[in-house]
Amino acid sequence: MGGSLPIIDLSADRAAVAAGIRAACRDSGFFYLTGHGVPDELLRRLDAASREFFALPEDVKAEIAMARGGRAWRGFFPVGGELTSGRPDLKEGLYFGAELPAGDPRVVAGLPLHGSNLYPRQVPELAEVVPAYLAALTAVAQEVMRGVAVSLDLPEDYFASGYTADPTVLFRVFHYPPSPAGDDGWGVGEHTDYGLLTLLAQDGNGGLQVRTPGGWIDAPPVPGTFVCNIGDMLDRLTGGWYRSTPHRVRNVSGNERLSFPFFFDPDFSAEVPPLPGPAREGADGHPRWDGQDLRAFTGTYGDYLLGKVGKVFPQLRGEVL
Ligand SMILES: O=C(O)CCC(=O)C(=O)O
Ligand SMILES: [Fe+2]
Repeated sequence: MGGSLPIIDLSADRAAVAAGIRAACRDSGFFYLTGHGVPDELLRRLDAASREFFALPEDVKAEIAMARGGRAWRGFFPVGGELTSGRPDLKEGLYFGAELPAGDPRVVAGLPLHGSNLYPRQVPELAEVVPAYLAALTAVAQEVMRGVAVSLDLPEDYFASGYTADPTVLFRVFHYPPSPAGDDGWGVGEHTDYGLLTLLAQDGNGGLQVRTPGGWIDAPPVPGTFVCNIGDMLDRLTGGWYRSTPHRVRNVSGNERLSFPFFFDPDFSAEVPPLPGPAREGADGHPRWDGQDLRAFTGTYGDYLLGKVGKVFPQLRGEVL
């Protein structure tokens, strides 16, 4: 496995950022992001608090089990509790999202994935650091989307005014236990992400792999950067000119691994028809990795997302969908 992914400096001028994004998205759909301004200290606190949580006994972690989060789909899931492509992943995790008060009309209406977060009382630091992290990463993602807009010859606030005025923000903390000797290290099976952008922080162990046109390559941790990749909605919006790229996790480090994927997605109620403009004319229309034809999808981003998460958590499906 070889190859390497480009590094884009978000603090460079917009035209340079856009050119970097265009090249990366036309190539593998993955890049490293530097110059993002998120303090190391915030990540360090998030990492430490997360490790503290996962080291707790199972029954204590289960006090905030996802089933207790109801329709908001927040909280803890145990090892084997999440499937990719029908196979249980060797990971446990915490799910967070935008914090909505009980009186929010969407919560009152029982809209799935909307509500409040579940935090462990044993690690109060998480309730401090997660909201700060969500706010910081939302700002970074909006900035990356300005670069994406310019890369597609659109006005820089094209997405902010239409698609991400009230973005769907999902944040997960994953803990991958060491895989048994001789095992293939299956952490997360091959998949694409659902929304617009993913910003991933990972610890020093590596394990993320990306399926590029030339084959699988590693996306090892690069200190001070996030791994950024585009999701199905940018693929859909650009008619496949930008492709959401399959990736997976193989934790063969022999260590426990922590990762922090932050998903920045369109407004739940936004429709995502193909974009105007010249960008789409170069779309080659070659089939997607899983045979799904995103161009055939109609509906809101919420419809798309709920269809996906119901497959990942079959045991919760009946409860929230
Ligand atoms: O844990 C990782 O490094 C990546 C996880 C991932 O691809 C995902 O959650 O969509
Ligand atoms: Fe992913």
